[in-house]
Amino acid sequence: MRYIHCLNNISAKGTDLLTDAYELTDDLSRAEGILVRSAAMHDLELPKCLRAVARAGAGVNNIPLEHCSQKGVVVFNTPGANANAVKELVIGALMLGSRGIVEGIEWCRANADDPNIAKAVEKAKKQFAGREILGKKLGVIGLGAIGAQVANAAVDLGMDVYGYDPYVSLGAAWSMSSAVHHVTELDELLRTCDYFTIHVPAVEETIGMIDERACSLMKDGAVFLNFSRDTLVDNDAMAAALESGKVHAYITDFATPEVMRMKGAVVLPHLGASTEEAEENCAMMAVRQMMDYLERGAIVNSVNYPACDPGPMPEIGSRVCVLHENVPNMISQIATAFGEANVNIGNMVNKARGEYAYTCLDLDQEMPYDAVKKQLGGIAGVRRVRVL
Ligand SMILES: NC(=O)c1ccc[n+]([C@@H]2O[C@H](COP(=O)([O-])OP(=O)(O)OC[C@H]3O[C@@H](n4cnc5c(N)ncnc54)[C@H](O)[C@@H]3O)[C@@H](O)[C@H]2O)c1
Ligand SMILES: O=C(O)CC[C@@H](O)C(=O)O
Repeated sequence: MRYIHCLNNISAKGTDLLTDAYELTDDLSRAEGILVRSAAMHDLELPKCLRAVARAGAGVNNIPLEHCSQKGVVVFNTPGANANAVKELVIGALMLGSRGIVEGIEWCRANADDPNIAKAVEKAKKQFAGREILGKKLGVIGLGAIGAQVANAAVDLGMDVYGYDPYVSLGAAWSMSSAVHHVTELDELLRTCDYFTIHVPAVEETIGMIDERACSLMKDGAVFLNFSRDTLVDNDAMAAALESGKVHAYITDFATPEVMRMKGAVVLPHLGASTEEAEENCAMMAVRQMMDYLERGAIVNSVNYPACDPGPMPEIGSRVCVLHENVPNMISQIATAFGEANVNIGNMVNKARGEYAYTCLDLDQEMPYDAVKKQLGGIAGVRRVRVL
């Protein structure tokens, strides 16, 4: 039996895919797989038996990636599975940033008991009038699954769209409307646009990227949308920009005490990916990827180990999966361990990604378990050995 622990509510559409070979457990210490959404995992003690963490979502800043890599735990996410949900909310947020919708609703609620409200509205409404987005310039920072969809939708709404992403993937580039202007410098984008939306991961390079300097480059009255992560925006800088009017509206999906104190910030409770459809898509993708890894050793959409499809399981013999550092002499040491045990390797695939690599070997016989496994595990840089 393989035990799976859920750290968050995971849609039953996903967990229902688990076959009889799996059992959901409340006991983390037994888990071979963890399913997680936004739960913070940095302070969790991960069990020795853990093989995989599947994030039902895009952002993985809640997961101790380096620690998992060192322990030979493969971390997956579900790229694109919730992108449409976020895109739709971002389009809604563009409207919130353009028209006095929030303030107007608040005004109506505050005047709910006024018997003359219908007349009073006509006088009050000019303070909430706002402007149209048609023809305005939108800067999209990060053109991945979400950013590319937002850029296309904004083009369809008649906006003049500018995109910045120094690492844009070929797939995202192909998916984008040719009307999106490609900008190579963030500063240029910040100087050019009236509206901004940020869709980058929260990593060392991006944390705090919208700081005092970035805000100072924007046009007066800019609108800034943040549906990625709170840490991308420097709170003091944004608070000051809102105070001075440099930024007219800051709309964020991340409620923090700092942002709740900001004058004029519109704050949503991390709603971007919370539609039923997105939760189902993410859960199904996360569960399928985790099962494929646990059963067959296949890696798809991992954020810390290389993609690798070792093909169908061998009909006779074992599959041995070695997670290791991406350093010289690793493959020959692995092959030597089998050679010395007089075991023939029928098939082998090796993939590397950054500091880590993955080698899958199909043996022509059952794995001579203890001796060879011990030898493989003893090679400096080997992080985990699995026998399937
Ligand atoms: N609000 C929500 O509920 C919600 C839902 C899904 C995702 N998110 C957040 O949105 C982020 C983006 O999601 P996605 O699915 O589009 O991810 P993605 O990986 O498809 O796209 C991220 C893009 O950012 C780009 N990028 C990386 N560093 C950059 C930099 N310094 N400058 C500009 N671009 C840079 C990458 O090249 C990539 O194209 C996630 O990491 C997550 O934090 C939030
Ligand atoms: O799981 C969620 O509720 C939000 C997920 C979202 O922030 C993501 O990064 O995919």
